[in-house]
Amino acid sequence: MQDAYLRWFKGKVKKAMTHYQMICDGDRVAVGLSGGKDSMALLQVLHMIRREVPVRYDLHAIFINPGWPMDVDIMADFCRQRDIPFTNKLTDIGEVVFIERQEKNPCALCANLRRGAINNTARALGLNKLALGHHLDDAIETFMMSLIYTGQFRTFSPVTYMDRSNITLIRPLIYITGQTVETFVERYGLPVVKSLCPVNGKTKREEMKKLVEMLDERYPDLKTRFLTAFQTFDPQNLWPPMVSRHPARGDICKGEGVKNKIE
Ligand SMILES: Nc1ncnc2c1ncn2[C@@H]1O[C@H](COP(=O)(O)OP(=O)(O)OP(=O)(O)O)[C@@H](O)[C@H]1O
Repeated sequence: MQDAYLRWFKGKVKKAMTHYQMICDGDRVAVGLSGGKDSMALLQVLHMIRREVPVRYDLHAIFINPGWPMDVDIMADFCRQRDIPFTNKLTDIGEVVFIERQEKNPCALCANLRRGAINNTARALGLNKLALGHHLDDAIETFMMSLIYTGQFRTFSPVTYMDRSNITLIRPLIYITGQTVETFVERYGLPVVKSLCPVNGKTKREEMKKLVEMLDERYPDLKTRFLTAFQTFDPQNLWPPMVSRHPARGDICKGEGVKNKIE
């Protein structure tokens, strides 16, 4: 018999998949596998619910190997035990980012190169969807980083079609918090591969993670509120676009140029 926690966890994933129509019948889904807990949990849950949803889909795990030492066998075994094809794509991303370019802020470049490599690999394998292990905390942290560092209200979407590669990116863990993913991983004894990335844990995102956790402790349910805000955002509740940046004489204060509905 399945325990209630597992049913609840799978229910959240199924809900996100249904709400944003992430997977359709016959899809061939690449799963970006980093060896970390989020993507290991993602692969496990997508594998588990295959038999429970009304659509048939294939899974294929892809690891973009940055070239620094990592225990790839753990990922390969994990996939083999579940009969899921696994591609270990060896790249020189580590060398380009840390030796050739000696980037001061290497995460953006690394993520960019990885994105290109995973899209190309998925396309070459004939896969049409790409699932990533981003969860609700990641969406909130991205939102806060955009706001604090660039003054924009933005975060990533649960589903994004990428026309250059003709692949649709999906994020089935988007309704789940990082803590919930961690519990799932511990409870079901999923293996996690240690990342030997030289900047692991020292990024701006880590700083943002701490800020969100602090706010969440102070204001319980904050993460649920963020989720509701992402789902129901209405631009009418913000300022309207500026009519003109360089007003000519007589344009100011007619009181009619800009109308913001108040109801
Ligand atoms: N080297 C990689 N190869 C394939 N996919 C990757 C790789 N690194 C990251 N991804 C994918 O991108 C997602 C987000 O990556 P990020 O670097 O933010 O990792 P994370 O949030 O720590 O997740 P994880 O716990 O899975 O490492 C991962 O969950 C995974 O699906």
